[in-house]
Amino acid sequence: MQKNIRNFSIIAHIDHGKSTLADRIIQECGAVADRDLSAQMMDTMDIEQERGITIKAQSVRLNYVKDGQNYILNLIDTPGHVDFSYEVSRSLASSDGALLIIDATQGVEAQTIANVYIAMDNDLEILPVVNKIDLPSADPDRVLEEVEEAIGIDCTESNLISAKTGVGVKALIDAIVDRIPSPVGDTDAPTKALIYDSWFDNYLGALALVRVYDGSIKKGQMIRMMNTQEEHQVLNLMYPHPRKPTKTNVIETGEIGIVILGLKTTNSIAVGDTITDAKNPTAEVIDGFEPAKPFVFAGIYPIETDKFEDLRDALNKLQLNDSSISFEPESSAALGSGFRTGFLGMLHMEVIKERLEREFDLDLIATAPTVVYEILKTDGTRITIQNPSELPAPNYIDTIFEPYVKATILVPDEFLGNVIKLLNDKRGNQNKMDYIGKRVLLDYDIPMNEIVMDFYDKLKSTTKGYASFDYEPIGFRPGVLQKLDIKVAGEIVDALSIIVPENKALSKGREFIKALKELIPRQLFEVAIQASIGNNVIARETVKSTGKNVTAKCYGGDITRKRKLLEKQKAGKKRMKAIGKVNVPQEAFMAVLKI
Ligand SMILES: Nc1nc2c(ncn2[C@@H]2O[C@H](COP(=O)(O)OP(=O)(O)OP(=O)(O)O)[C@@H](O)[C@H]2O)c(=O)[nH]1
Repeated sequence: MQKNIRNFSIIAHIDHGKSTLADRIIQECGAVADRDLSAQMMDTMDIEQERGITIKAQSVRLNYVKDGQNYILNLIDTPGHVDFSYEVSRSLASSDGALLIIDATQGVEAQTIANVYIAMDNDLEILPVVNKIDLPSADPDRVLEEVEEAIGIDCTESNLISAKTGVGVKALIDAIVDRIPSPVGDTDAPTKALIYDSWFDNYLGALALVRVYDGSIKKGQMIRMMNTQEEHQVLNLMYPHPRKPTKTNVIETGEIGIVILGLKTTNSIAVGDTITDAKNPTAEVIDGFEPAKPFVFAGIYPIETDKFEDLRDALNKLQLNDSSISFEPESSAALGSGFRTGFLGMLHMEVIKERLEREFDLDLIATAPTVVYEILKTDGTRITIQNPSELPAPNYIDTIFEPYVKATILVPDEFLGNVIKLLNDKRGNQNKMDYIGKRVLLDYDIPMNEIVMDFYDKLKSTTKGYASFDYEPIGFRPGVLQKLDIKVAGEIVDALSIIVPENKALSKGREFIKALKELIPRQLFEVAIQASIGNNVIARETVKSTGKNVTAKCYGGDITRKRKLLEKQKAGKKRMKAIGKVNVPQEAFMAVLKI
């Protein structure tokens, strides 16, 4: 029954305890036998378990009894890291309410604020929940004050819990039932459902996770995807559960469920599309959400050149699981054939590269990451480039536009000076500065290029880990920029070119080749590393030669030692790419992040 359904997401800053709370709620609802309980049940990917972070939003359908009535709770656990905020927006687009979790020892952080705004945009009922009250340093009153002050949410009705010990969790579930509205929707209207996630299952094929807004989806029904106009028959339906999804014959108005169409590719299943009945279609599509836009681009190349098609296949499969990546073939003079791949941020890039290598057994090189630039050419045309090596020659360029973000930073006031210095260094412009208790909330516009790479690490180290940070793109602005090329042994390595502010070109060039010098191993000959702007070499370093074969040291009979050394060399080579005669390791391509 529709009035007994509650659809809600859990949102929070990273590490404030979403996944732990999700586990607790699942346990409280008895959806997993106690002997099958394990920590972080909703984080099903190996990488999520190892890194202790949520990457993909996960849904689960639960049953709960309150005052003799049966309720269905559809819970969506969302990721906290800024790279994955797209997952948050689509989870919230299919919810009626959100639990806003705040760590009782930390208080409001940058992503707390960012995620609340997404929830407010979706008109959701927001329940403030203070977590980790079991910790001695917990200060729930101060935290609630901060929520009221920084976000303007009324906290008179809030829940204090410990997701770890379970204190307050039952009361919280009761509050979910009492305060989150049941879904509205017309059961008699034609089918209208939003696809809010999709992924690929080796046995079942492409799957769509949907929220039904009107009517229902039935097994055997012919449905139509309203964007692509494709029609398919529903083979099976399931309710989501991280371990054991259960089969059903129908997904009713207000419910969420998994639709199985027996498709071998997910091309037909576009996240954000509306599903309707093929014979009796609804008039309007659901105003879903924007498709994810990659911010960071890098070339991904197989180390063994004959693995290009394997890489294409792997990217296709991964895209079914993560619609936010984009890729197209590119070739590099230095690296051969690969794919220019778009990511939501650096963490996303790391995760995707790791998944490609692990799940598809590939050895890959990723080139220096870059943002997208827009170029107004002297002939009046505009182009967009995802690779610095595509930048036209200076005499064809009128203006280069670079993407900017609005950055939100929360920092204890004792570190304010350090943070402002860092932001100035990163070409930031201050919009606003507010005090929340003893902390300062900063609002800055900054070139995206300056912050997507290593800003977070620098921010953390300059504030002893106390600052938190979130950003959202705000469009393109003109910049005074130019391309910096790197030559290794006299050859330009296109995969190492970067775009830099003109007034920083010299210092960046020097730092870059210094970093490269440390990373490119000694070869049998001397290797010159040069930074150049156009035809002008602006800095130079030399990697001295080893002068001899490394194994030559192991003269005589020490065969095992010799073999070990050779094996070590071979393993080292796996992550190297031969550029001309020079072996360049993966780290060198990431050296740009260090400058
Ligand atoms: N003491 C205490 N620790 C908790 C509590 N809830 C969560 N934690 C711990 O806090 C850490 C982060 O918890 P997670 O549940 O992974 O946090 P998250 O918000 O899901 O993190 P992301 O998904 O990466 O954004 C873990 O080490 C948990 O064990 C609590 O109530 N008390």
